[in-house]
Amino acid sequence: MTSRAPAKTLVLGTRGSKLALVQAETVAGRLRGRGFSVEVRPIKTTAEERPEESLAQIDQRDLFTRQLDEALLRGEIDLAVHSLKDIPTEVPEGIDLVAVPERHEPSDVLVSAERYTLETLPEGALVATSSLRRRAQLLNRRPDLVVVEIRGNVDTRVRKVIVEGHAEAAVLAGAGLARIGHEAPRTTLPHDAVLPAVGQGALAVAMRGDHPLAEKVRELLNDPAAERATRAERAMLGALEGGCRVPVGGYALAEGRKVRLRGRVVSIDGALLYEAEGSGEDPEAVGRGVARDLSEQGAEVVLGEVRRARSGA
Ligand SMILES: NCc1[nH]cc(CCC(=O)O)c1CC(=O)O
Repeated sequence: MTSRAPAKTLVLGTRGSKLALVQAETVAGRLRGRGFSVEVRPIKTTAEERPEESLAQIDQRDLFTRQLDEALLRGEIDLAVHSLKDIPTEVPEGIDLVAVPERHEPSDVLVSAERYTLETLPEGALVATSSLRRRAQLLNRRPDLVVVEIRGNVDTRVRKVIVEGHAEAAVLAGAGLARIGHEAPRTTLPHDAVLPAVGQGALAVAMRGDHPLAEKVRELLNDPAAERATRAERAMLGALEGGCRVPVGGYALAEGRKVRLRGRVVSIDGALLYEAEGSGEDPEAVGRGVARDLSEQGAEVVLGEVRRARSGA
């Protein structure tokens, strides 16, 4: 049976950055291809309202999602499209992540006019990133580097480094650059050196669980392999009580019935690095198992320090 095109226009909420809009339009395009009428509506989140502050210091876990969650719960938008790595491991009551569409390769990249790699960066070079996870892993490999803060959307960060010489290089997600078609000179940071953030490279579609089209949207947009892999990563992060702002990396791949996960916790100065791997059929169990292994190795000490630093102690 072929379904009629629904009469109602779906309102799709998104952040307003170029990257967010490209991602939102990709999802909107797929829904339109299935007969839906979709209006893309940009909504400001805390991250845009406080552009100068260090993200690691803003004491709000849902700084990329709160206003979109509120719009969903009030029924002002039907769905929200996010970068999965920006979504806290606990989503608000009443909201479901109904789909994780196909994932982009999640590696971080080093952006520099000279196409430096982690090996060829000059002694003592300035590298720009606001991510504790990136800072910690860079310093683990190259303790001589000087890591400096950088804020702004993808274009701004690239310009600060390539045009303004704010630093020798910046670290960004390759997926973000690829999605906006940015040609910035870059080299890929191998996972052995810099393990990506949990959920990096993946999108997620959030809806109210009671929305009449929740199941339909899931059916149209979900990629089961991407969903299973990112479930394992997020279960690990949740068990470590991390957010996107702790020095935790994780990457999982779903192959056949199994999910294989590699997780890492690094102290902010880069001196201590804990790594664990796990595999199994239940993504959440794999994630919790890797988290337990990391904790037993001593990673809890590092995470405790990060939490105390954030609370101002
Ligand atoms: N926090 C910002 C953010 N959220 C998602 C991405 C990149 C795209 C992705 O990981 O899917 C970025 C920018 C970056 O880390 O360079």
